[in-house]
Amino acid sequence: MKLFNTLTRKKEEFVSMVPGEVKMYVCGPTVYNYFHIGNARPFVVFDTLRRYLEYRGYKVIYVQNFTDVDDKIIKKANEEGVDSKEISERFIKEYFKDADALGIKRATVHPKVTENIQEIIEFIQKLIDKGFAYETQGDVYYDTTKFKDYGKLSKQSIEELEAGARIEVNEIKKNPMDFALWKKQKPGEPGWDSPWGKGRPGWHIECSVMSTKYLGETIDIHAGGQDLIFPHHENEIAQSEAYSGKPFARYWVHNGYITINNEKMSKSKGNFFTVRDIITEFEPEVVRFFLLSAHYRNPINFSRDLMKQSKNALDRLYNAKENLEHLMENVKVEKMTEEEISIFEGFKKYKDKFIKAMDDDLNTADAIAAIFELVKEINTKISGESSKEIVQKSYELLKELTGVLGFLSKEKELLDEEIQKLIEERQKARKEKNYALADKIRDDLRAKGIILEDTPQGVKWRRM
Ligand SMILES: Nc1ncnc2c1ncn2[C@@H]1O[C@H](COP(=O)(O)OP(=O)(O)OP(=O)(O)O)[C@@H](O)[C@H]1O
Ligand SMILES: [Zn+2]
Repeated sequence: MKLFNTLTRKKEEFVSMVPGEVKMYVCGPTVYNYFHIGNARPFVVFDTLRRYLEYRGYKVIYVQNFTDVDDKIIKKANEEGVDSKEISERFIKEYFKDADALGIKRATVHPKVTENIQEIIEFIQKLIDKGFAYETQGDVYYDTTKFKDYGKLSKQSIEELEAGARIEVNEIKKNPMDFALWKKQKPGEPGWDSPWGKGRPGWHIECSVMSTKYLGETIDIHAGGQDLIFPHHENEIAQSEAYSGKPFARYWVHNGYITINNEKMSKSKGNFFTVRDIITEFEPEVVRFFLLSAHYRNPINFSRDLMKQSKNALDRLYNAKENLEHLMENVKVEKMTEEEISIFEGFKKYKDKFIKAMDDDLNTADAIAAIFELVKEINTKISGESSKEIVQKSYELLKELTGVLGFLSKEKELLDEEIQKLIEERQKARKEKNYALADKIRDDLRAKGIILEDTPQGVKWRRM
């Protein structure tokens, strides 16, 4: 597979450090609000990269952090007159509700800053000991002039960066580009004991520390939105490479923006739609489809029209799936004919196309196009006359490819009478001592979210 590496500005063949295993870190949300569909883009895109790597046989160790110490969290906590922990814990819960709805798989680890303070302090201390950081008046800064590669990710020299930097009055830093690793506690702020007095970590240090702790000093892929290239990821490189003397991440992958009227959607500008709001109008999977409908490095301008187009496209996929499900129950012939064997070989062409698109820097737009070509073929070549085998195989192929993108996850809801009919079949199977069939019916129902309970009054059922 090829991935565009921001570090080299080239599409490069992806080769993992350890064969068959990928260590991947994605910068996670600052938890003080519901996330908007701009924020959702990296979560969905990199979840899809993970799913694709898994599909290709890799074991993926996936870390996505929660920034649960931050100015914006503190501000919100003070506005509400509560502890910052109350705010961050609340919005971590809300994050999972929306992320689950969007089909974003849980990371292997979701570490939080507040649970890694000791590790952060030790990391900073080592940077001080090695001469890359200095303490002044209870703050600790990273000395960017000591790191010779500073600017290598954003492709700017430190002179250029310094020329563009704002010079603030009362600056206690040695150099304009130096950034805070540790911030002295101010009134009304949370603080932890440290060798430099009570304070809290700066933003950038958390990712260096948590990435090292959970994935090691060098990782395969580090990902996030393109606004993180500078300064966040530049600073992460400076911290981690000064700390370990080793390359930090081998592939840096960044997604483009979701825009509104061609301006970046962002909380500070107020031009945003939260996922929580959008999913009152569109199914969560439509949002996911919308986010994957363009190549991840291109901007997408958000509009209701595009959302409607995504809805219609996704409906077509669901129709194809439901049509195959219906045929599976109703066709008469069991085995594939010779002709069908060659028809199915033809279908596999679209799987190759899908893989080729995904191998080309995760081109989900072309991968989706390949799925639609497959659906068109299925619709013309599969009918009530087909064999059960080819219907089944086509269904599995469709589910396989859409599953990589996280589509078609919704099972059709069973109607009450269908459930009742299956329960009667199960009772009959039990009477005939066909326990295998009875258990299968119960398990199938369970997979569709229907729970059976055997009670003295007979079998009762409920939806999960
Ligand atoms: N409009 C956008 N399009 C794509 N990605 C975005 C957009 N806005 C933020 N991101 C990404 O969302 C992720 C979550 O970041 P975070 O919670 O810190 O949001 P943020 O940068 O504070 O958002 P905002 O810019 O709205 O204030 C980051 O990877 C960030 O790059
Ligand atoms: Zn980060």
